[in-house]
Amino acid sequence: MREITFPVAIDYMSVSSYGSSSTTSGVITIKQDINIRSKHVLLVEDLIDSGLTLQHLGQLFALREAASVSICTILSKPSRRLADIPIDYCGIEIPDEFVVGYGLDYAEQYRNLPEVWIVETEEQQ
Ligand SMILES: O=P(O)(O)OC[C@H]1O[C@H](OP(=O)(O)OP(=O)(O)O)[C@H](O)[C@@H]1O
Ligand code: HPA
Repeated sequence: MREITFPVAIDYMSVSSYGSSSTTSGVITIKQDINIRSKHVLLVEDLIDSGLTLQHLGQLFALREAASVSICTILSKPSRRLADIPIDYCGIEIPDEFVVGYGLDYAEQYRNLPEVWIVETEEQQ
């Protein structure tokens, strides 16, 4: 966000579908919402995995009549995709591993790690 030099509003949604699991429940729950009507939206994600979260948000933002929606993500796992998401800005493509740290969690743990790590989940054992 520090690289954006024109006037911009920054707001946050909280959206959850994994809970304590390393696979998506497929049910997208909005815990904190924002108003995007008639706005040009740059949606910034930490990670796109199945793509179901962004597919849901894309449909929701269209219904809510956003002026435009672009997508930016730090990490992307293309091999896991269930929904085809057009990514406008992608940091790093990663393999099919469950990752934590730098804000990413497994069962609400590890968000505080300063780097991204691969975690071996109980579901994989
Ligand atoms: O492309 P997808 O398969 O939909 O996964 C990507 C989403 O998963 C993560 O949130 P998550 O649902 O894990 O939030 P939570 O930890 O609060 O459940 C991540 O922050 C993305 O929003
Ligand atoms: O690899 C992941 N790590 C953390 N949260 C996630 N949500 C989807 N995939 C992941």
